Amino acid sequence: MSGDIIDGKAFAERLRQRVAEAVPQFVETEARAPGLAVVIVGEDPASHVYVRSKGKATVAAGMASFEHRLPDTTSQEELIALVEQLNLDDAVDGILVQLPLPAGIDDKAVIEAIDPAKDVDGFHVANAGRLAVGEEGLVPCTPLGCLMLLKDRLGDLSGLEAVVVGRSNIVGKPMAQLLLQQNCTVTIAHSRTRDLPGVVRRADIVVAAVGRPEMIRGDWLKPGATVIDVGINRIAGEGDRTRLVGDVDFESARQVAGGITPVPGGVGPMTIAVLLRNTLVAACARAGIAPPAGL
Ligand SMILES: NC(=O)C1=CN([C@@H]2O[C@H](COP(=O)(O)OP(=O)(O)OC[C@H]3O[C@@H](n4cnc5c(N)ncnc54)[C@H](OP(=O)(O)O)[C@@H]3O)[C@@H](O)[C@H]2O)C=CC1
Ligand SMILES: Nc1nc(=O)c2c([nH]1)NC[C@@H]1CN(c3ccc(C(=O)N[C@@H](CCC(=O)O)C(=O)O)cc3)C=[N+]21
Ligand SMILES: [Mg+2]
Repeated sequence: MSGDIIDGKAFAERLRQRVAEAVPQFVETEARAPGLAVVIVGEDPASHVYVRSKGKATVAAGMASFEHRLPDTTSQEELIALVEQLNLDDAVDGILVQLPLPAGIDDKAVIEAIDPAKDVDGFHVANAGRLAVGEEGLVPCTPLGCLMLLKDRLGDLSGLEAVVVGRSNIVGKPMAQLLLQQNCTVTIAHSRTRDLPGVVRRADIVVAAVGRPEMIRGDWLKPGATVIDVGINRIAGEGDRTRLVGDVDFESARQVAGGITPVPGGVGPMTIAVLLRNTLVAACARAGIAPPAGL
């Protein structure tokens, strides 16, 4: 048996298309485009690549993109001052501060400075709390993108055994909350979990968000399981090239899985598409209008 590849890239393109189709209605009633501000501190080339592709996708969807590039000598106070200025800027509906931040800046202090209504990453404690208690709020892009792929593939998730490997505040925990909301039986595994292969083997749904290249192997999986690979790891490839791999050993896992997301082309593109979706949803909420249906 060889499982199907879940084409996150294609799904993300369709979601971006739906967002782009809904933007003109907002522009017509509000006489302005939804706006996303992305803040990047420091010179990390990979982070700059992501920020550029977010900016391009924002403009392609008909929204305004505001990019703020700050040197790695920026202090926490200066960064928070910029966030506060963006909070007050009516042209800005979404604020994303690219992580990780340079050493010496406290991620949490910066995230908590963002107006929760503009927190399109869904990282603010107010949005995390709303997700945990089942109130409406902005939901982190990567887990929401994973959920969209799972519902598209499996339909109703009620009663399924889901194992989330990883418990970060930005991926693992919100992923578990979303799956619980869908009536899955959710297990969260982490670095102290005993017998991780045995835990993963119970799962109908495996979400891998570990940051360890190709750690989860085919012989850990229940046959037919749906595998969502969040991992983005750059490892040595042929010669002096590098290549991108997930947290799942794709070749062995696809032999056993019912469906599996590839890396690249799986969850990564969904993250950016959901960011655009969240920006439009935030813009509608700030304008006091209903969000477009079907997003
Ligand atoms: N596709 C996308 O859009 C995105 C991809 N990513 C990628 O997803 C991955 C996870 O990201 P993130 O959540 O930020 O990572 P973190 O490093 O914040 O969290 C990793 C989690 O994995 C757990 N873990 C580490 N080693 C093991 C192990 N050997 N066995 C079991 N659990 C382990 C850690 O456990 P403990 O808590 O005990 O330390 C921790 O909970 C990374 O590869 C990252 O690049 C991230 C964001 C977006
Ligand atoms: N505040 C904040 N929010 C984030 O959402 C955030 C962040 N900081 N810091 C970094 C991580 C990582 N992340 C990715 C987004 C898209 C791809 C993506 O599109 N990947 C492509 C491949 C890209 C390539 O080739 O490098 C793919 O998987 O197909 C990957 C990773 C968002 N993050
Ligand atoms: Mg992290």
